[in-house]
Amino acid sequence: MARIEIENLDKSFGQTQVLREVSLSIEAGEFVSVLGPSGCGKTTLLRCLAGFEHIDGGRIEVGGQVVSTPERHLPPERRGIGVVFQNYALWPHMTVAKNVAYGLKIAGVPRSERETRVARVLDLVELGALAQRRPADLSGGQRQRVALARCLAMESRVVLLDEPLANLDVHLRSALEEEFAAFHARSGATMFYITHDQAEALALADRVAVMDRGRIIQFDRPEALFRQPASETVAGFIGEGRVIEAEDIRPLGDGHASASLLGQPVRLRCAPGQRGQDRGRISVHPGDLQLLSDDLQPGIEAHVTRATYRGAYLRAELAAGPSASVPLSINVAAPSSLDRGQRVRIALRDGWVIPDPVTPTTQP
Ligand SMILES: Nc1ncnc2c1ncn2[C@@H]1O[C@H](COP(=O)(O)OP(=O)(O)OP(=O)(O)O)[C@@H](O)[C@H]1O
Repeated sequence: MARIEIENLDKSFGQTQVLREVSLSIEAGEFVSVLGPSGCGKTTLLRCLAGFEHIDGGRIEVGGQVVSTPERHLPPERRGIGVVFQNYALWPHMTVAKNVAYGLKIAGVPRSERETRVARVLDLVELGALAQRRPADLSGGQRQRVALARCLAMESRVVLLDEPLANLDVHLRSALEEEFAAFHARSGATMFYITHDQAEALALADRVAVMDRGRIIQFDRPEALFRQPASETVAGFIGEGRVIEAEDIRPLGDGHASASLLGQPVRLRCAPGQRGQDRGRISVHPGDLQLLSDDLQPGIEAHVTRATYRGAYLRAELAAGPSASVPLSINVAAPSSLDRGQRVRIALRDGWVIPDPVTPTTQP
């Protein structure tokens, strides 16, 4: 395992700047996901770290060794980094065992040790029985496990994964999520996992770096991204969050603030440095809202614009406020029914005041 330090990394292709002042400090043995929309620069960041791209500015250190600056570039094979690609990058003409052994052979590991290591790692990923098959005769999940076995065999101190589950069906995805977690526990490797699927990122990672247009906009624990998003972009991106406007936000000094939402008094969480605001943006998740059954309780008036059956609960989209201009989502425990057009009253049980840019954001 090895610590990764990325400092002020810049990368352009021609006139297009793809990475802008990217800085990340990743602990040795940490599992970090990089999450962001298509085209935001995730793969480019991974390729810079792996050594497949030269960088234009900043520096990258792995395990205390400088591996990239604009003047210095350590080639990929000397970085001690394993990479698992979306398309597995297996040699089609080689058997599973030979695919796993190939890197060891290039590294000059003697044949007998190679064979012992390959047999051990194939057993670990439960592919021992398929050692003599070729990749074409394996399922997508089995191919992914061959790619992981290769990293285990090389004893990579850092493993980079580029959307490794993107081509797989939903059952295999959850089985392989467990596989990655087990691999991480077994190997102790520092993991750098790129995805545009937030559920995957939040489930697997110790910390998640959220990227947008070439920048890291928040690097935090999954629950902090969910509960204390540092910006509207993160709030709207994570956990089906809605960003809505509240009025008369007054910090109470205990990590909470009083505010008014659509004319109703509400209590919100806020950052320690939050200032009072006449108007501000807040982050609300479906689980933060409650349907009121009692007409006597004060609540926010809304009507249902859409209701979707989700198994254990019903998801309803609501329109609230004057001229039904505030969209909200709520989860209602099944069995219950809500129909389109139905009028409801709701209460806000939790919400987060999104810090304005001058308010310090939370970091672990
Ligand atoms: N070799 C290249 N030459 C020119 N432009 C490139 C090159 N590689 C990537 N880009 C551009 O850089 C931007 C970031 O691409 P990148 O593949 O890093 O994004 P991404 O976040 O991984 O996207 P996706 O999730 O779709 O894979 C895109 O606009 C892409 O077109």
